[in-house]
Amino acid sequence: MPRHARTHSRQNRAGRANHPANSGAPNHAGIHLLRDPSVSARMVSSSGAGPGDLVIELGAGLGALTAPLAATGARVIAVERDPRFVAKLRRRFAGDDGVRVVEADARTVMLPHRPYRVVANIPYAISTALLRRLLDPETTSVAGADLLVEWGFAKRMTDTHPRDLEVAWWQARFELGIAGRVRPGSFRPAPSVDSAHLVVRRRADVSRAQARLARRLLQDAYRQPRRPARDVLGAHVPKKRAHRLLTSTGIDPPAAASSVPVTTWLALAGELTAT
Ligand SMILES: C[S@@+](CC[C@H](N)C(=O)[O-])C[C@H]1O[C@@H](n2cnc3c(N)ncnc32)[C@H](O)[C@@H]1O
Repeated sequence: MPRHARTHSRQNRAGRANHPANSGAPNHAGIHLLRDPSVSARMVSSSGAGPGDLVIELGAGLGALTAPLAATGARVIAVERDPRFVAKLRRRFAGDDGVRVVEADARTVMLPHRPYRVVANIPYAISTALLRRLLDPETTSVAGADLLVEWGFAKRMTDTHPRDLEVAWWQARFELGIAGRVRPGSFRPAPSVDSAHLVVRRRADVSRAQARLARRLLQDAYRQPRRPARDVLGAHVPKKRAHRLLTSTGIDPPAAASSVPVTTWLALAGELTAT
């Protein structure tokens, strides 16, 4: 056998042996399989999935979340990119009409047009890309998501004064909260940091007009964070009304725009667009 071919086949054998689909051995691809059934149970219960619901699971692995999701009676589409996991998932759920296993990349897979929920233990490296996809109100019908993400990432997503306008905008359209902290020992192999159960729910009561105005207010506030809040709001309503509205929400009108929480901008947009 040529030298390069021998090396290659040794690498392939090693790759197969190390793959968590086969051995559960440590890996460096962000594949931390859930081993604590109480975490899966909490996520599934929090999602509210039940008969008649459509649930998309992203990065299904060996099915630690797929199985309890299917047990709720919901229709589950389990998306998994790795063909070795896909083969195992297809064998495991062969007799279950409620589960469809799709081999695809979660970042590009077609998402349904009708309302659906997402439940996922996703690789940390693609958390932002997935949220960007799921929470873009123009392209998604997602009703809510229960995600396991890195603890620090969850803190940034739920900060009342997020650093990025994009996160502020997500918060205006969706409620984002942390349901619990998940220790490394709940996964195999254990990651080096804590994780969080991030809960995302669409704000059903936000009208299009309110969302549009909230977006403009947030854009202005993030572009000019030191500008007085009364001036940011005053660009849309007479100054006196801006002053009154801010005072009624507990904001000192000359305060910097950056000191106003996202939910207050949203409420102000609601006041101004209410019919
Ligand atoms: C953290 S593991 C979780 C597996 C399983 N959900 C669990 O909780 O045990 C992440 C899974 O996502 C898969 N994955 C990684 N990147 C992906 C992508 N871009 N699209 C779909 N699946 C992906 C990995 O192969 C792996 O199975």
